[in-house]
Amino acid sequence: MACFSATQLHTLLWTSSLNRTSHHFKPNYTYRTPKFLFRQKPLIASFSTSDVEARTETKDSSTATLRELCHGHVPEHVIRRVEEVGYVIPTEVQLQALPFLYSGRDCVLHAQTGSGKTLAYLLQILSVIDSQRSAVQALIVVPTRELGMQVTKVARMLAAKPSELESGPKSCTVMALLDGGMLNRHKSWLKAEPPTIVVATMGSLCQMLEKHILKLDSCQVLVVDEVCTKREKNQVLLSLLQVDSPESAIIFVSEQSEKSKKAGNAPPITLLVDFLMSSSGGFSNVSLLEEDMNFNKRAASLSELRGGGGYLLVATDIAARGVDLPETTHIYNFDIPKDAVNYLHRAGRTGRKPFSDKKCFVTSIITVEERFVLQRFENELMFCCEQLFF
Ligand SMILES: Nc1ncnc2c1ncn2[C@@H]1O[C@H](COP(=O)(O)OP(=O)(O)OP(=O)(O)O)[C@@H](O)[C@H]1O
Repeated sequence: MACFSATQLHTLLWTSSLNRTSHHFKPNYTYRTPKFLFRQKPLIASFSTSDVEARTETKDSSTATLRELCHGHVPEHVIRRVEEVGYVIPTEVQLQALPFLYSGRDCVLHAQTGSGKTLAYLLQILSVIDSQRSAVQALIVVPTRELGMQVTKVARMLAAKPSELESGPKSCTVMALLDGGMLNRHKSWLKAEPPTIVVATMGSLCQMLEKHILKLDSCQVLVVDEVCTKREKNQVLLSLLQVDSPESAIIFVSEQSEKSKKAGNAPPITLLVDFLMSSSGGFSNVSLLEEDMNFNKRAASLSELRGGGGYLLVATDIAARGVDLPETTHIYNFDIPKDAVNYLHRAGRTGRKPFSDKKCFVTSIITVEERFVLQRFENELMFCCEQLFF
């Protein structure tokens, strides 16, 4: 999407949340306790000269209400609506972020899932848009249709007039431009009377932009909701390895897709190995096991691992079945497995010493969208993950 430079925009906002869940696989099911909260530095330095990370962990226990925070920024009827739907006291991220957001600075909101980031950025949008104007003034880009529907629902709820206010200013309109939707209807809507806020997935957004149906000349706020980049995952993995210091670990990465192969991209597994070896974590001896290695190379790699000492093996699902490396204490699902059976096979690469009392861990690094996938595995396999940090 090359239609913006940050200077054209009032505010550029990125939100992200990342979950890491972990569970004891064997020999017992006591869970490890959260160790630390991961916080990502802003990723948008090249976009903006005034990036701010909204910190979510603070000792300051301010008692400001949402009304006090929004006063002078958000129209009174919106504040009343916010209170009417039950938002009175700000959450921590709202308390921290709103003053920055109202100042018009670009911002990265990085906070735990469910901490109230959506309301924070919607309030900022409602503080700058002019609901009397029929033009797209705020664009929220979401990764999935489901998240888009949720955000649209909240935006429409806040945009509605408070019940005691029948007349008064026109409410702003919110369009959900989501993959799988009826784009023809949206085309007529956009042409006839553009909405004030558009919530869009990337595919639908690009279509509308390419056809010049969606115009963003009046757009003041761009929100990129749920940014979870590969780089962020890499950093989380690095932090985990540094904190856990596993004696011997296997990191599972998904296989490269045919599409990515055809596009000539480097395999994800190679990229991760390169990242680990070039990182400051001191992982100079990372082994690799994947389909594309011939049989002899694979056998050599495995016998080297069995040879003694600790190891850090980065592997695709080829290592999930039949590979017996009894020293493995930690499994990391860098990419979530395809299904519960694969999860089980991966997890089963650890806890393979019948009489050992060493604790073994299976840790999955997942995005918010993947939480329900993991939940499915939990239900199917009857185990319970603990969320460790975000
Ligand atoms: N100030 C508030 N007071 C009461 N409830 C709130 C407040 N802010 C948000 N909520 C509620 O908290 C829940 C989570 O909020 P929200 O979806 O905005 O979190 P989020 O940080 O955007 O989560 P995710 O990262 O999963 O998208 C919602 O049910 C929302 O209605």
